[in-house]
Amino acid sequence: MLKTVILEGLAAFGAARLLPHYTSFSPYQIFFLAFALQLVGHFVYAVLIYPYWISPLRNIPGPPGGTLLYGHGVEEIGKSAGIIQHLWLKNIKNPDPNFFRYLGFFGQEKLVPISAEASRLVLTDPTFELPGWFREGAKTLLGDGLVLAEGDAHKYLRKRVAPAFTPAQIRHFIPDFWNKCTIMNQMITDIIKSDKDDSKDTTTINMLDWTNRVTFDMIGKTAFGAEFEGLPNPDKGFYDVFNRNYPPDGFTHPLDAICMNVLPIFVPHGILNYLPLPRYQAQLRDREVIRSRCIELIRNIDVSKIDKSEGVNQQDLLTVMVSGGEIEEDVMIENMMTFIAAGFGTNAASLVWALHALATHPEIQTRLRKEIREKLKTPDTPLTSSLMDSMKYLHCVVMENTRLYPSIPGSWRQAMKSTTVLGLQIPKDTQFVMSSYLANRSEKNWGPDSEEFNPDRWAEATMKKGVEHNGQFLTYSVGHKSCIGKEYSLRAMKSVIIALIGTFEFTFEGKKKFEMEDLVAGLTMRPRGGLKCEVKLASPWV
Ligand code: HEM
Repeated sequence: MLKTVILEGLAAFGAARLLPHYTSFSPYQIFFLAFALQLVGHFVYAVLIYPYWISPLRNIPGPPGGTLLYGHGVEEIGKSAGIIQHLWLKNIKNPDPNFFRYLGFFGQEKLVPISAEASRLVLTDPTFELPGWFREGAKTLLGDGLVLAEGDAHKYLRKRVAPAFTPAQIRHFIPDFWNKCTIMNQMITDIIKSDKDDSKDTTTINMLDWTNRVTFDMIGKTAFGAEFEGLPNPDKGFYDVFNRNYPPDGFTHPLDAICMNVLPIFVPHGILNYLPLPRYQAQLRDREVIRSRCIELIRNIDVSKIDKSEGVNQQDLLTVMVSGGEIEEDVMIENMMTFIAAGFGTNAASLVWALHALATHPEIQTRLRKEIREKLKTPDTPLTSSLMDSMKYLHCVVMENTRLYPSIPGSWRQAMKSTTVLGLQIPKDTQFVMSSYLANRSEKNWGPDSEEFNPDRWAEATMKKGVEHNGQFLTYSVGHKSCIGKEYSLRAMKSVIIALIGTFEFTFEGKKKFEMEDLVAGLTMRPRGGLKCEVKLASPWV
């Protein structure tokens, strides 16, 4: 574009100088005319010609509807990425087996992998990276850490961060997880006991509030060795910072909703952050609050007290990273921000879906409680990794929940150069929407009951090997950018479910299946307003 503009300028001045008898326009007028014509030409080509007549992707079927100028762009606004694509696929008459294509604003082509193989190939090929617009926008609160890193920077970071996420290290955190669960259980028990409403034998509790607070405190303890105090002090301090940036109802003020859901589509964050928009300015201030807290925690570590002997698991992720050396302080700060943001909202959302599934499938809840109580003899028994691993049905419930309700239902990729996937020519810059929601609910991947909550499909005897890596199950993604916190996440969620289902009985009187409009727009799939469950103490443990 810049080259063409320079050429236009030179041509305009040349024409006015060399051919003065043929034009009465000044060089500036010729230049602006040429520039305007170029813009119109570019627009007509990009929006009306290329996607329909020239693109190698033009024959791939896509969802019906959309408009000439905006494609399906307007329908996407304010919706969780990944979910709407799953709904669209149902309306495509003769879909290609591997991809469907749709257009976004002004002719932008987007591909959605359908088959497990297509998903796996895109996710495991470093040609496809997170798009720049996403990396720029997400780093404010997510931290400019491992999640957003690509290429060599990613390889370098992943290698240095990996020791903090070994299975042995994560098993070491179970007492900390359990401790937070015990505090949560006591607080919920107190609420139930102090409920004076005699008209029903249950207490209505918004469980998203509790799953958020408990997972927040877990990440504080296990990532930093710190007390984040989400459970005892949710209204002040650190928890509040996250609560106002990931509000349970989404951004309800129209200006905030426009700022978060619409403007980023057209205006880069690098510019938005400098505009006097209260939502963006608040986000920047909160970023500083989170950063300062991370700096304080990092500088508080007494390196001389770290036991660096081989095989010794540290008390928290930060100490593991510090003891490994070689990571500059700023990189460490951004990564610790990443661990907080990536590591608690995802787990909290997933847990709330698990409670919904269990509350609406009482027979599964009862079977799970039976297993928990058989293995953990009393609620005061310390939870260990071997006890947790002995709960086979719990594992099935957790896996089935993360399959049906992946808390990150979609993510993005962009082709950094022209390439081919499964014989399809992919032009440079093509955008991909990777939908774990779609893959995880695909009938082809999971059979005719793919949309049902059926934990038994994960039973060791029947589960096909490899589903967690071959593109059929994408909750934690696959390949070099897959979730490094998967083991952490599964163990943390299991601890909370053991605590809650072991002690309480949950029912839910709202919808059995949530519609698109019941979900909060954003990266993490959450029910709007949280999940108000009916809770009571289950029959005595022993
Ligand atoms: C239910 C819980 C979780 C889900 C569904 C989840 C999902 C994901 C997904 C889908 C990705 C890949 C994103 C992409 O490439 O576009 C990812 C990456 C990542 N997750 Fe998780 N995650 C969860 C919990 C956690 C936890 C607990 C932590 C840390 C304590 C964590 C840390 C990370 C990090 C650091 C990455 C980037 C990995 C890399 O690029 O090398 N996640 N996660």
